[in-house]
Amino acid sequence: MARKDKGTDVEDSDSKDVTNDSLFKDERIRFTLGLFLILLGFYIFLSFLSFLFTWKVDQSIEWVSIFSSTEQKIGNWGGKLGASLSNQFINHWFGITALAFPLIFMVLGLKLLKFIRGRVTKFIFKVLLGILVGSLTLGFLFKELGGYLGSGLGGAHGLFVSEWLSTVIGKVGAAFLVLIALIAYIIYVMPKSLYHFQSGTFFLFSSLKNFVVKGKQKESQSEKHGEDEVKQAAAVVVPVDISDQRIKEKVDDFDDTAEIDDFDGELDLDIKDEYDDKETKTVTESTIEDNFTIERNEEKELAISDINEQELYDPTLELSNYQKPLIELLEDYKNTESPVTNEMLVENKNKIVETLSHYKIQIDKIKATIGPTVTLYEIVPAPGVRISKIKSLEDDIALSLSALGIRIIAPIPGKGTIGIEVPNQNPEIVSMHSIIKSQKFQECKYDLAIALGKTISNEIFMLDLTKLPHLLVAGATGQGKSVGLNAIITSLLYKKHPAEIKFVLVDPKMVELTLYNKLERHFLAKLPDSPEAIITDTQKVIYTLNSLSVEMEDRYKLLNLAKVRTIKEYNQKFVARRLNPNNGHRYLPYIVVIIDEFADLIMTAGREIEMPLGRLAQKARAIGIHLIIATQRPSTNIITGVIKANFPARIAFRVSSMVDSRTILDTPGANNLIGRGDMLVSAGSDLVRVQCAFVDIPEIERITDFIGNQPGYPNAYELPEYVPEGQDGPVDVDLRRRDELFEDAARLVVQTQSGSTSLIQRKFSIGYNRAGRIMDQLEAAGIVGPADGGKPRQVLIVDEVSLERILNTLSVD
Ligand SMILES: Nc1ncnc2c1ncn2[C@@H]1O[C@H](COP(=O)(O)OP(=O)(O)OP(=O)(O)O)[C@@H](O)[C@H]1O
Repeated sequence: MARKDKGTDVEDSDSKDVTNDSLFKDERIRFTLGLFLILLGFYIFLSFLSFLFTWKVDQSIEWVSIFSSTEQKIGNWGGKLGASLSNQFINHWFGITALAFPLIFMVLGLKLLKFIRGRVTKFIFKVLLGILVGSLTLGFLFKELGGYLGSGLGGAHGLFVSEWLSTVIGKVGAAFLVLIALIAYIIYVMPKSLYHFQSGTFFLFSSLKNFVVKGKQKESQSEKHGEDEVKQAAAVVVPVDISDQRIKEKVDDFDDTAEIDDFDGELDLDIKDEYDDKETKTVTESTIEDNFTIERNEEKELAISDINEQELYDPTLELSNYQKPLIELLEDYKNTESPVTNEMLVENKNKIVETLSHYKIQIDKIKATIGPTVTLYEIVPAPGVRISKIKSLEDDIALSLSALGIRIIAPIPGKGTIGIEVPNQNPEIVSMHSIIKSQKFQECKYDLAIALGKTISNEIFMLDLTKLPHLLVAGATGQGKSVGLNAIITSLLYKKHPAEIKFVLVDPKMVELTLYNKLERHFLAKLPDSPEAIITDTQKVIYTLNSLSVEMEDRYKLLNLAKVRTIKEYNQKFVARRLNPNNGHRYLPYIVVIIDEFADLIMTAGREIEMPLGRLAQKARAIGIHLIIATQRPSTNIITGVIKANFPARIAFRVSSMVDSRTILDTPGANNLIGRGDMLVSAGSDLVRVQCAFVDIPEIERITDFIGNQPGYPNAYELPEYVPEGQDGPVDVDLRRRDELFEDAARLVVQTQSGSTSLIQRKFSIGYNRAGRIMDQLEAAGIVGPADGGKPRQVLIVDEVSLERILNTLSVD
């Protein structure tokens, strides 16, 4: 306690402390009292338990004279005292919830015996509150229950309070109040349950909303039915000029989307708070010696309410109810100790000064900046001292500080100072929770924001994947690569809607990325007809990379058609309804390809992997395909010239040799990292040391469950079919094995006179590839003409009568 003045307050509380201390410092007293409390707890518990069976027998007891009379027969296992206590606590007070009461004595006893460390007051408070809320709930639900235990399961307290509430606010009001009290108590005791309640409520409301939307749609559909018939008749009699965009936009179902969009707009409230304070960092600087200052930076967090209430970004029609993962799904790893003490800082500083003075290097000033895992000592050398001289002493300084992972930066880019990074005694865990919760992340407007962790000055380090545009991740085994990949995926999942991004996940080891299987119908892309969304087989990887090349070419064609240069401009135009889906246009999600254990692939398939990968890496930037490859073998035969040339952004976790560090980063340094997520990030001209954000497997499981349990698309995002060389040529269509939607599709095409694959895709909610196959069958049946780039095909049949004749002939065959 701080002693501010000599007032009696201070003396009193001090003397109290002394009494308490001396009483409980005596081991004999602690032990005896501890044991006594534990046994007392057991005794009360057994008495209460026995009351559940013996209460009837003991009902005849004269409670007033119970202790004086010798004649009364007692059924309770705890004798007269037990019977009396049980009657008071269970019958007169709290019902069966009183059984939790003895826990308090046991915990206090265990604390005195030092089996429990830390404070127990919060626990006791929770138990007492639980007894009250439990008794009220049971009293409300079960009433007297035929006089069981005297006053029912909730005891006289539960019964009385619930009845009183019912008379004051009615039965319904009382039910709501009891429910709220129960939920509030559960959330208080188990904060993680909040997200179950939130998702439960969310699903309840969204189902309700869907129900209402469907009702509305049905109504409007029956109204529109008549209109549609007129439209269709017009289409048959007077073939629609499909080059006229205005008419087509009326014919296709864009109007339906507008209706549901409007409905959404009414329901979703924009309740995001404005932040008064735009500062994202708090910096405290203290000077503890004349020429030695210490800087501690803390990233500002947003209040939970600010984050969860954010409106959904660009909700799409199909998954307009999708909810991004909640922040509570992530663990908030609390760091209790300071990463490095002031004494240690001064000690290290003295050692640095001393070592340098041995070499006659004088120092003007030193500043220590404490990061989560390392502290940067920034040295301003005295005038005339050459920086190269200090650099050459790297090994000596490292030896004198006898710490693993000393890295010397001479000079610090952009400054005339020298940096020495020394690992902290108690490295902090940078939780993904703290990153996602930060104002910087929440307000970040990058197109593909990946949050990697915190820099040495505790700043959140984020990159925009679209700018990199690809990323190479390397590091020896067990140094944090997988956690790093998970952090990247997590940050994208917390920012993006399933309509905006798709992942292609390649995991030859079949362990790390399989967790994301549950996201198949929301966030994953895969080859058509492939059973698994996570790719583990080398041959499939080759197919997938080639299929991505086809997707890339398709996207380039679409961009050309739309006369734009980037996916962003393209999507903006599409969202503004300036690109017609009947011309093959579609909203283009970003595709992020993540390849774990790249070395295994290169070793088994070599150029077959390297070629399509190189091609993708060179060209895919503008059309939104981004590659992230990870390897634990950073040798030159894995990270080849082609790879290096196309992956300018690189992350190095700790590696075992300077050669490996050079292979990844073109510079030493990664060999001096300390592991466990300590990394060097090279993006552009900078090399930044970052402590990677930590996200554990259970957290990923919670996130994937949360997303996977929400309604998704019917299938994963389908990549184009890839036909290996030598197997291509004219597509052989067997009209005896027609798609079951063939006839419906034929009618649609003839009625609308539009040979558009995407029209079929949308009308029947099927994948692009299946729609493409149906179109090939329609071509083989002579209903539409051959493919003509991205444009719709010519429809060769002008009326339904002729079509029905063709369909009849086909079904006879
Ligand atoms: N950012 C981090 N913060 C704290 N601890 C970490 C961090 N990253 C990794 N670790 C610790 O290191 C262990 C190994 O990390 P990880 O599984 O990511 O290594 P890896 O490089 O992928 O290994 P491998 O190549 O063998 O799969 C983790 O289980 C965790 O205990």
